[in-house]
Amino acid sequence: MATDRPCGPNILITGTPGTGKSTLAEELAQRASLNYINIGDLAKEGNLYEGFDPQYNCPIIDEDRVLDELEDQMGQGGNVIDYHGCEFFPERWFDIVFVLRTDNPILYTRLESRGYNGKKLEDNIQCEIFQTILEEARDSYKTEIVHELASNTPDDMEDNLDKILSWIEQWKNTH
Ligand SMILES: Nc1ncnc2c1ncn2[C@@H]1O[C@H](COP(=O)(O)OP(=O)(O)O)[C@@H](O)[C@H]1O
Repeated sequence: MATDRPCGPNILITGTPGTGKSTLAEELAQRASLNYINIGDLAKEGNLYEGFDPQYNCPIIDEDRVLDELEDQMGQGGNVIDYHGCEFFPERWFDIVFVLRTDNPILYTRLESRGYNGKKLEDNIQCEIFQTILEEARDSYKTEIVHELASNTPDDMEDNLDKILSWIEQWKNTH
C-alpha cells in the first residue's frame, strides 16, 4: 500500500528526564530497524543552541534550527525521536507518541545517581508528579495517538517494546 512515509512510522518517545526514554528508544530503534534521534545529542553535535540557562546550568536548544535540521528526514519517516518535551514539534511529524511514566521514589533515585540535586532534582520530580509532559502531549497531539507507558522495571521495558513493535507491524500492514 502507498504511504507518505516510505521508511516507516515516526515515533516520539517522551517523558520527564530519567523515565527511561533513551534506554527504550535506542533498543526500539535497533529492534525495529528505525533511526534513533536523541534531540539533546543532535543539538550538541550541531551546536543548535540559542543561549545558556544559568539556573539549570545547561545550554538552551534553538528549537527552530532543530526543526529545520530534521524536517527532510521526518518527511521520509522511520524515526524514533527521544526528547523530554513535545510541544515544539509539528503535530504532523508523529504517527504515535509514547509518554514514559516512573514512580517518584524510583525516579528520584535515578536522577540522584545521575548527579542531579537541589532545584534541578526537585523540579524534575515535580514535573513527573504533575504529569506535565503527559498534559503537554495531550495538548499537542490527537489524544488517540498519545499513550502512557509505565517505565519502572526491566519487565516494563520489555512489555513496552513488545507493545510498540506490534503497533509498528500493524502500521506497516495498513500503510
Ligand atoms: N524500565 C526500566 N527499568 C529499570 N531501569 C530503567 C528503565 N528504563 C531506564 N532505566 C534506567 O534509568 C536510568 C535513566 O534512563 P534513561 O534512558 O537515561 O532516561 P531518560 O532518557 O528518560 O533520561 C538509566 O540508568 C537506565 O538504565
